[in-house]
Amino acid sequence: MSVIELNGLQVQLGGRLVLDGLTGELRGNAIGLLGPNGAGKSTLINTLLGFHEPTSGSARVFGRDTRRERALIRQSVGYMPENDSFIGNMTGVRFVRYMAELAGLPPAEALERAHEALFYVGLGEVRYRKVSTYSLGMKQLIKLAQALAHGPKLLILDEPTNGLDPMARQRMIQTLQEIRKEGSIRLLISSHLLRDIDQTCDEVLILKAGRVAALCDIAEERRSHRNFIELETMGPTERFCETLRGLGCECATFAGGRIKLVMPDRIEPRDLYVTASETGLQIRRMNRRRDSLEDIFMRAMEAEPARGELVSL
Ligand SMILES: Nc1ncnc2c1ncn2[C@@H]1O[C@H](COP(=O)(O)OP(=O)(O)OP(=O)(O)O)[C@@H](O)[C@H]1O
Repeated sequence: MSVIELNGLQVQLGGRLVLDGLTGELRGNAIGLLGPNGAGKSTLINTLLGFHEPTSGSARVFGRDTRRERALIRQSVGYMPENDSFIGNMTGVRFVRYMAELAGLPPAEALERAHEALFYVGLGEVRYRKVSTYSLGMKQLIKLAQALAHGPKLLILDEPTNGLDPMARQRMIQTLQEIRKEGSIRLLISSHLLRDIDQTCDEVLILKAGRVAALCDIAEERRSHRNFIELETMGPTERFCETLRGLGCECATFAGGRIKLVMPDRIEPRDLYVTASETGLQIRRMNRRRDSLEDIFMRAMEAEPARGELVSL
């Protein structure tokens, strides 16, 4: 089932075209929204939530049009905004209950769900404290709790690890990983941090200057690049490559003793050293391919995305 569908989506703000013809279909359990500052990530989220009207084209969430079916979309979506917007005098539980009521739950159910959501994110013990006394990390967590309380089908998170120290960041990432694994809630996570997206998402939409720079299945990319290795060698490469091909590797040789390999899962780097020693080749350097999401991102940033089209990476 498609989570988000964009069809030539254009959004103009203050006389400026901020989203310029986005097209694509996102189906992942956890979708990353990446892009440099000003790329249009928050604008896209606000459009999905119905805060901005498309100037032309359309956006759909679970098949529902953001222009015409705004209320239905909001019922099924939990939103964790980037900026803090609390009523500081409320206790944690009162605030989350209030947000759940605004999302449509009756008061008694909202209260029950507020307790559950606060325990789930790890704020159970401080739920009767005023929100204004919470640390930055707790404030991020209560934003997550209020987004979860009404039982959404899609959780939209705008920069969820902003301002968190390494431990708090790791806890937030683990919670998002748990939500993904549990499987009943889809995630859309906006971030300018590749690492956050890499650790939590299986699909990514990369925006650049209001256009789609790339849309890809990270899990698939990871699988295909996992065992990509570059070697710098000295000595005869022919027998070495022949032996490796016999073991199921793809092997290409280049000038200066450079060899590129794609290895099947069962072959380990130490097997390369054994084969090299058996065939009289010296391996001087071995590089595993860089993080594939970083590769995808860098290529997307270098390419010039055409309006309404996807760049093939
Ligand atoms: N209300 C507005 N009126 C005019 N321009 C706007 C408005 N809101 C956003 N913009 C502009 O639209 C562009 C995209 O902004 P947006 O906040 O969507 O980017 P972003 O990718 O979320 O960036 P960041 O990572 O910095 O949060 C920016 O150049 C921004 O200045």
